[in-house]
Amino acid sequence: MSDHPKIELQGVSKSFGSNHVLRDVSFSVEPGESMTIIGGSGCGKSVMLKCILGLMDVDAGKIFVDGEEITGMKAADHDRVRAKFGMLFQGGALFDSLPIWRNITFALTQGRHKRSSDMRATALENLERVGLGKEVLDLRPSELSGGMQKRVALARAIAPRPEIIFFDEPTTGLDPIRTDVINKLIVELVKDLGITALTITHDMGSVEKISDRVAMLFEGRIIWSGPVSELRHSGDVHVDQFVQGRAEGPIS
Ligand SMILES: Nc1ncnc2c1ncn2[C@@H]1O[C@H](COP(=O)(O)OP(=O)(O)OP(=O)(O)O)[C@@H](O)[C@H]1O
Repeated sequence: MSDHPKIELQGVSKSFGSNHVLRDVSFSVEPGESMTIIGGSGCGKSVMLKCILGLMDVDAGKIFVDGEEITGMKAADHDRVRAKFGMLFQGGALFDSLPIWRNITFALTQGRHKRSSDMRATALENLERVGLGKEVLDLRPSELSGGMQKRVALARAIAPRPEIIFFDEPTTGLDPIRTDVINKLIVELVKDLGITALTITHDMGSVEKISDRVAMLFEGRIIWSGPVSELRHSGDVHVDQFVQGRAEGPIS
C-alpha cells in the first residue's frame, strides 16, 4: 500500500474576481477513508471538487492524488489520474434514453467494443450490490422511483471499480428511510470495495452515518476538521450552529 494520502490539498486558493471561494485550503484523505466536507450553500464545495478533478485550475497551492501533483499537469496525464475517480452526481444524472444496464456499463464501454451479454452480466452484478435485480435491467430510469434511481446511480458509480468516489449530496430528495438505505449502501460499498470516499453534503444524518472524518468549509477556509465522533463536541460555534441547524448564530 502507498504511504501517500489518496488525496491531499496544500494551501489551495481559488477566486472569481473579488469572490475568494477557497482560501488556503489544506486537508488530506487517506486510502480507504471516508471523508465528508460540510458547509453552507455556495461555500465552495463544488469548486473544490472541480479543482481536485482537474476541471478547474487553482490560483495557488497544490493538489496531489496518490502523491502525484496534479496541479499544472498535462491534459493526457490528467485523464489518467481522472480515471481513478468515480462520481455519484446530485440527482443521479442517469441517461433516460438508455436502459438501466447500459447506464450502469456506460463508462466501461466508452471507445471499446464490449459484448452485450458480458455488459448485462456486469450490470447485474453491480445492481445486486445495491439491492436490485434483473427485473430492472431493461427498464428506463424514468420507470424507477427516486430511491431506485439513486441505487442505479450508485451501481453506475462503482461499476468501473474506481479507487476514489465523490458523492455529491448523495441523499438529496430522498425520504428518511430511503436516505438511510443509501447511507448504509455507501458505507458497505466503500468498505467492501476498499474505495476512498469524499462526500459533500448538507444532510447531517448522512454525515454521521457515512464519515470517518469531517471537515467544515466556511468563508473559503476549513474551520474545523476531525473524526466524526468529535463533530458534536467541536468547540467551534460555526460548526455547532451548522450541526444543530440553528438559524441563530455567527453564520447568517
Ligand atoms: N465558474 C465560475 N465562475 C464564477 N463564479 C463561480 C464559478 N463556479 C462557482 N462560482 C462561485 O463560487 C462560489 C462557490 O460555488 P460552489 O458551487 O462551489 O458552492 P457549493 O458549496 O457547492 O454550493 P451548494 O451547496 O449550493 O451546491 C459561489 O459564489 C459561486 O457563485
